[in-house]
Amino acid sequence: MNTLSSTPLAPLLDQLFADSDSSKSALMQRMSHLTEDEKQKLRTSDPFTLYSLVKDVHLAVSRATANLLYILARNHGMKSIVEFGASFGVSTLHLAAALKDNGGGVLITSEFEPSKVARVRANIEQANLSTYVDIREGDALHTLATDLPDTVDMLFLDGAKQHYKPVLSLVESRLREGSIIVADNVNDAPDFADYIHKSGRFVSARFDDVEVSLLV
Ligand SMILES: C[S@@+](CC[C@H](N)C(=O)[O-])C[C@H]1O[C@@H](n2cnc3c(N)ncnc32)[C@H](O)[C@@H]1O
Repeated sequence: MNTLSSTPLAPLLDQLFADSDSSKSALMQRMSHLTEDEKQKLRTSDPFTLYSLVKDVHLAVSRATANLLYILARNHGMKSIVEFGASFGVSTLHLAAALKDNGGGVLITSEFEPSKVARVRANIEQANLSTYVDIREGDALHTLATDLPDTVDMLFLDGAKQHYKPVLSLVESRLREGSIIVADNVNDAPDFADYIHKSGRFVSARFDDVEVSLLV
């Protein structure tokens, strides 16, 4: 039996996906009361302000994207994964479960909102996956700038979209032939997409707004 479909992780994920849906509906409701000016101010605010305003919202990946992360990490026997943007831990839990089912490894994840760090830590403990996860609290542009493993098998990007390319720059020298990058909401990260497409180093495929790239 794999970790993803077993207790304690499976019921925890059901709960987190349900909570994620309700927090998204509540956010939509809140947004519908904003004036156009307020919406524009929000859109152009810096990531720290923006994400602290939505700190109670999961902003989790979809179940399909979460399963894709597990599939990719399992299928390629990944041992070393870096994640940008943990939130309450839906993607983190899928990646950590894949590492456990691969027989071990480390997931370095990052989150700058302290209340979310506490939540993701509790969720990882509840799922008995703490052995596989190194949570780095603070701005990923700093926390992922040091102490990375020599080789990173997989990079998952899901934090502030304008930071995708700078985060890739921190990790890129550690990627090997066969390493995979998954970027969620890539339509909002055009500079990252542009770099990936033009560098000549990657073969990429986009599924809706998720881009999967293989270093070749
Ligand atoms: C879309 S959510 C991540 C959802 C998560 N991957 C999941 O599936 O549940 C983005 C998260 O990234 C965090 N974040 C954004 N920019 C960051 C940065 N520069 N450093 C650390 N965390 C960041 C936000 O606080 C937010 O919780």
